[in-house]
Amino acid sequence: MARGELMKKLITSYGRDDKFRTVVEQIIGEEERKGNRVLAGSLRKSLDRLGEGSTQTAPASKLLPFPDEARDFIQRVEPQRTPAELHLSHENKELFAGIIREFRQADRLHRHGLEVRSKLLFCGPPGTGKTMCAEVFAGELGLPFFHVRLDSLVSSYLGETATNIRKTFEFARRQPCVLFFDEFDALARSREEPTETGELRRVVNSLLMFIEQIEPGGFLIAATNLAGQLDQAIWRRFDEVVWFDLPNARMIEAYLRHAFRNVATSIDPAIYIDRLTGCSYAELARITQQAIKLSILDGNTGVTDGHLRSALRNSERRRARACEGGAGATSV
Ligand SMILES: Nc1ncnc2c1ncn2[C@@H]1O[C@H](COP(=O)(O)OP(=O)(O)OP(=O)(O)O)[C@@H](O)[C@H]1O
Repeated sequence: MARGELMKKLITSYGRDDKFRTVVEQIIGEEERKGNRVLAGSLRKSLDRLGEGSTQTAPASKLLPFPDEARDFIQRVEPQRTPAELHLSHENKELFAGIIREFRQADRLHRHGLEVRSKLLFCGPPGTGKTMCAEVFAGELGLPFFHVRLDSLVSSYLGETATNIRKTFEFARRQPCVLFFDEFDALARSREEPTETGELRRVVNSLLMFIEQIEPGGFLIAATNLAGQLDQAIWRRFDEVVWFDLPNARMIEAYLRHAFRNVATSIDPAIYIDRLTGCSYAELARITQQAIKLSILDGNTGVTDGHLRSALRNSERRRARACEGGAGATSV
């Protein structure tokens, strides 16, 4: 959005805490997008400090506290990763660029009676970057990131769950943020459970109703490894579905080059592609970090084929034993 437009919005939001905060978040997002990370960081700090130690009635409140009852299942996470660290397919890069564009020009769309896509479902095997992507996405937009552990939310507070869900959604409506629901399939499972007729089913249905009705100030993102377990009633509540896949040959090679970009190495990534096919990004991360560690322990020799092969053997051993034990190959 043009700077002048933002300034106008900032001024007209005077005295309206939520609006003011949203506009400042947009300004921070603009600065981050332009690569002005230091300025963006300092603006964020100022925003977080607003009202601290002041006796005046500050026009903006600090980040809204989430409900006390929710602390056991919602955690605020400070995004640490950058887009450069996240490996995404070309298709997903385009998809996210489009969603970010809509968010940044939301007013323009609203003026035409159109909504931005703000409820996203991430599907894909473990370790393919669903959580990391949600975090990076929040960081890019300058929105606080909240991780909701859905299994805890749904199962541990029966009796109070409905209230907790309502409070969580009320929070997401007032506080522009990325609210990330992990293991969303837990919800589908509870819904399908044939023996479950009582409260749990009601709780799950009320959660779905909230998802349907909410117009979040930021984004609601749900992630699942088991897309097949979600029924149509769940799919249709999301504005967009994003698929995360295991890396293909090209992505494996690109990952290795990126992972070893800051270390001396003579490794040719291309020759490891076959052995690494079927690995998730999480496994690639573990293998490459292990290889780097071995090179340091050997006296900073640089990463050699020997280091990488040793890390690979260890990963294959772990995967084989986990498969025997019944764990999914990519979840180890
Ligand atoms: N696309 C990716 N690009 C770069 N690194 C990745 C990617 N996906 C995963 N990783 C690495 O693996 C780690 C775990 O990934 P993440 O938790 O995002 O996976 P996930 O898909 O959410 O898994 P789960 O379904 O088990 O929750 C990340 O912290 C990162 O180090």
